[in-house]
Parts: sequence; structure tokens; C-alpha cells
Amino acid sequence: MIGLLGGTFDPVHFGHLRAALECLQMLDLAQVRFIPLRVPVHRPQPQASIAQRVAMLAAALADEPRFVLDQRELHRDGPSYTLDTLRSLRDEFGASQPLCLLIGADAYAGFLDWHRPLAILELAHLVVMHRPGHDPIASPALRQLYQERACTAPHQLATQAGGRILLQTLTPLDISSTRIRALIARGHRPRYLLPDAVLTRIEHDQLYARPDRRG
Ligand SMILES: Nc1ncnc2c1ncn2[C@@H]1O[C@H](COP(=O)(O)OP(=O)(O)OP(=O)(O)O)[C@@H](O)[C@H]1O
Ligand SMILES: O=C(O)c1ccc[n+]([C@@H]2O[C@H](COP(=O)([O-])O)[C@@H](O)[C@H]2O)c1
Repeated sequence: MIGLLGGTFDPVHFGHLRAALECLQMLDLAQVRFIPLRVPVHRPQPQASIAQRVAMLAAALADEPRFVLDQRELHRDGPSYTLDTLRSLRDEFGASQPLCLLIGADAYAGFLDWHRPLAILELAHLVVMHRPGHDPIASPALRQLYQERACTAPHQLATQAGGRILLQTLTPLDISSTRIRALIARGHRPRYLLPDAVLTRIEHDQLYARPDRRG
């Protein structure tokens, strides 16, 4: 069973890394593939360049062999639709490999507005990760979808290639890329919210700093 964590990663932080590790351990995943998007469907373009986000992710993932940096969305033009990514992963891993799309509760809140959400569920399970401040089931439509697809025991995910939804509790970490960018813009160091190796890259490139604070 393979976990997939798509994101903007602007920058990657301990909220991503701890969530991925806990899912890996609790769902017995062989690996978690971190998939940085190229063109967001639903939000402004990231502040860091593709090369900078890749360098930060590579630094963050280096210590954990079961974390894989998957750059397939970066090689594709047009909006980075998750459906296209899953089709490409199916071509690589085959029709029967269970794929678990790991998404935070904030992302699940918008899931029904994604490009062809039900087609996504034909290709992968959804693992909705609790996130502080976000109700994992934020609307009646999401509740209905969850009730139709609910999986209550992680081992059930391994018996199907996709189609189920699991709510996953995690150690709650109220960390976001937005907050890290805001701290840096105010001149604060966001140490202990993200790996030091990522902070080193941010400081080297003077990322997220207000222009008048750049050296
Ligand atoms: N602290 C966290 N706990 C649980 N899930 C998280 C956490 N941070 C991010 N995620 C999830 O990881 C995925 C990628 O997140 P993303 O790269 O957008 O980070 P973010 O911190 O939400 O960024 P931003 O603040 O810029 O929106 C999303 O599914 C998101 O919900
Ligand atoms: O495919 C879509 O329509 C779609 C719409 C919104 C978000 N996504 C994906 O959801 C993942 C989390 O997005 P974000 O904004 O939290 O970084 C990321 O991989 C996005 O590409 C995908």
C-alpha cells in the first residue's frame, strides 16, 4: 500500500512530515510519496520557485528512506489535477496496488469542488487527516460521501485498490506554511516548526522575507 501526499510545500514543515510518518506507521504503508504541485488548481502560485521547493523537500526527506520525492506533477503543463497524477501512478504501479491519498481536513473540506472527485475515488482511497482548527467533515455533502465510503479499520484499505475513506487522527500539530511565511516576513525565525535543513535553504535564498529585510 502506497501513501501519496500532494501539496504546495511552500515550505514543507513538521506538520507534513509527522503526518506522513504517522500514516506510514498506522496504515502500514510501504512508502509515502511527496508530490509537489506545479500549477495550483485552487490557490495563488507558490512564492518559492519549483527548484526551491524541490530543494527544500529533498533536504526534508533525506533522512527517511520510506519518504519519496515524486516530481511527476512538475513535469506536466497545465493545472496540476490530482486525477491526472493518479492515472500516471496507476500506469506505474498497476491497477491492483492500493493507493492512499493523504489529505488534511482543510483540503477535504474542498474535495467536492476538485476536478472529478468521484473519479479520484475510483483510483485511490482517501485518508482524511485531522488538522487542528478544521472539522474533518465540514458539510452535509461531505458527511454523506464519508458515510457511503467509510472505512473504520485501516487494514480494510489493503483489500481494495481504492474507493474508501478513512478518518485518521494524528498528533495535532498546528503548523502551516502560511504561518511560517508570515513569521519570516515579520523578521522571526520559524525554528522548530520545520527541519533545520529546510530553514538553512530558506535563509540562504532569503525566501519569504519582506523585500526591505533582504540583505
Ligand atoms: N499540520 C498539518 N496537519 C495535518 N495535515 C496537514 C498539516 N499541514 C499540511 N497538511 C496537509 O498536507 C497537504 C499539503 O499541505 P500544504 O502544502 O498546502 O501545506 P499548508 O501548511 O496547508 O500550506 P498553506 O498554509 O500555504 O496553505 C494538505 O492536504 C494539508 O491539508
Ligand atoms: O485536482 C484537483 O482539482 C485539486 C484541487 C485542489 C487541491 N488538489 C490537491 O490537493 C493537494 C493539497 O493541496 P494544498 O493546496 O493543500 O497544497 C495538492 O496535491 C493539490 O494539487 C487537487
